[in-house]
Amino acid sequence: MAELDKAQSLDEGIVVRDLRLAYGDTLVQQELSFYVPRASIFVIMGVSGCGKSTLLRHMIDLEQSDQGDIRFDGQRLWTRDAAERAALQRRIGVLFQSTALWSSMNIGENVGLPMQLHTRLSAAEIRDQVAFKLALVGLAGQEKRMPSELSGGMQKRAGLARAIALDPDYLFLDEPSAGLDPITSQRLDALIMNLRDALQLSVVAVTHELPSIFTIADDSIYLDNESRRAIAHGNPRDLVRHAEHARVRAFLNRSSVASEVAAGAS
Ligand SMILES: Nc1ncnc2c1ncn2[C@@H]1O[C@H](COP(=O)(O)OP(=O)(O)OP(=O)(O)O)[C@@H](O)[C@H]1O
Repeated sequence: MAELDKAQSLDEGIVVRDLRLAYGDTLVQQELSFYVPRASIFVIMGVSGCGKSTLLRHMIDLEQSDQGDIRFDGQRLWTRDAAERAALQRRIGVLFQSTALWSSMNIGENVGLPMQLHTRLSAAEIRDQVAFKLALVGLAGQEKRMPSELSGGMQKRAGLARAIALDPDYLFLDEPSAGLDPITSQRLDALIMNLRDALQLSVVAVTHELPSIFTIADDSIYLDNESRRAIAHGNPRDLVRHAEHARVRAFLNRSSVASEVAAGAS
């Protein structure tokens, strides 16, 4: 694929090449190849059980495949020694669906924890960095609040502040807007796009929320449950009208939002 060859020569962003995902003998997906440039958002789509989370878990190095290759800025994820691999992992920020905030720590401590564990910053420098990261996600001055005191949308923002605590180059989002009302979800989408631009992040998001997909995705892939392959790749606004496979069009056409997009309203 020409796009992938260009990506490899540029040595920037994330390149996935010929990746096979399986649990034992059970094939989940095969022949996955795509490229996520810097300062862009890539959405992984597909029906429940098609392998979206499995792909995400491989990309953040929680699982490893024996076939295929993932590169971050030209560096192979799975052939590095332990120290290099750990250094690469520190350039990856993750927002899990549950947000994974520590309930016994306040928001400031949650965001500061990765800095305490992985940097030599002083307590004062960490305080400044925490304040800066919270301001970036619209939670300025909320350091002392406990996670349980925050709304769902604010918890996601706090989770994002922690995901960017170590100034990552790559940000992974697992169902970021799940469980949020439409207005809160829209605000979170706007924040994700702001972070992409302000921090020049390569963002990879798993989501099946159509309004989010159409809003945030610069590019996407559709993982097919039946053929166990990606059967569509492109901007969802193009795919909703022009995808070759009916299953992809049906997935993207299941709501009034999609009808508006298909009709050209944006
Ligand atoms: N740890 C595991 N061991 C064995 N099989 C698994 C494991 N995790 C997931 N699977 C299976 O792999 C397939 C893909 O699961 P995965 O969770 O990646 O799908 P998904 O697209 O993220 O689904 P959802 O949208 O429901 O979260 C499913 O058939 C699932 O049952």
